[in-house]
Amino acid sequence: MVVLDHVTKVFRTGKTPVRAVDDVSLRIGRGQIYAIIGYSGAGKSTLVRLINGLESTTSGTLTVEDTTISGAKEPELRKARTNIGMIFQQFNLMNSKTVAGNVDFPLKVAGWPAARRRKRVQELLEFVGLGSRAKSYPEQLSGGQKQRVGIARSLANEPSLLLADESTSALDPETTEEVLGLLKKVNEELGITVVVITHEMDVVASIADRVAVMENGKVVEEGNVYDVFSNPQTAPARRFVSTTVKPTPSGDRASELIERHKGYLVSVEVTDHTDLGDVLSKLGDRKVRFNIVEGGLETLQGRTYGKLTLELLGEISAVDAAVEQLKLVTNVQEVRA
Ligand SMILES: Nc1ncnc2c1ncn2[C@@H]1O[C@H](COP(=O)(O)OP(=O)(O)OP(=O)(O)O)[C@@H](O)[C@H]1O
Repeated sequence: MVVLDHVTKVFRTGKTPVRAVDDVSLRIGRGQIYAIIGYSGAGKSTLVRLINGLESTTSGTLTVEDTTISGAKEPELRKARTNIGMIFQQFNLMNSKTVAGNVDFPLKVAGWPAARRRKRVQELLEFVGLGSRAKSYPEQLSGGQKQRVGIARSLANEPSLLLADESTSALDPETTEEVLGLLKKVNEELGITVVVITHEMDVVASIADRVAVMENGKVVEEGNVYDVFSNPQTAPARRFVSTTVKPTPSGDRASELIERHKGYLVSVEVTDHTDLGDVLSKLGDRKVRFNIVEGGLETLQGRTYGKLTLELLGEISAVDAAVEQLKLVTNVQEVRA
């Protein structure tokens, strides 16, 4: 569907060239919800602008469906863009036009006849839950409603790909959930491939199938959301996970915990395959007591992931044996200052 093969974008506007996208190879399958996550400056927006042909690649090839975007001329790009919908952080609605007028605009540009346009606009507004707001103006709508209009407009020309660039970053958590729910509906009911650009782990956790983690223009990790975030391999992926799941305590936090607890502190990983309850319930037989010191669990793609810090109390040999038992069912790390 969307294939990037060694794609690089270098900006040479300043004194030193900036490799905004650096040798990125990705394959975004048809019908997926694919997230690209990274901190500010990682190159996410540039990547999106390369996909819709608003920026030209410096090297590498990029195709969307069967159209080669890299190296294409403007008329070809214009045609390709009708197959790509786009929504933005700031909605980018025209304030002088009504809700219906905004959704109608791309249809008008594409030359749809008036009667078909009217029907299509109403259909789109119903789809996003704004059937009764056709005559309102954007300033009369909440942020979430504005983004719904943005989504309706992006779907007007029946694209097969929707690019959502920080589409929920200006919204509160509740509205974010509503908009993400709508993107899921777009994906499931219309079969549209959705690429979500974000710096928020929660957004990835709640809707994406696959994720690419970007840093300094490069994709540093890529894969199924659960696999990447339950076992992150790189520092940026670990940092994103730690925004929703408490990591193994380290540094000052570990020192504080060690000072407050006289037992042996371990951090255990919990997944939906971890039979932790069984081991914990048998600790008593081994004359080991335990306390849950801290931790947190998150649901990724409907599956559990998280870490718990446990304090184990008892004879050293009994505690050692308990740790060995825990190691049989999950990853265990000693909490060290
Ligand atoms: N038109 C441009 N000219 C020169 N440098 C640019 C241009 N656009 C982006 N850059 C640089 O490319 C790098 C990646 O920027 P980009 O906007 O793609 O990152 P991002 O991950 O989307 O971050 P943000 O969320 O802050 O937009 C940055 O160093 C940025 O300054």
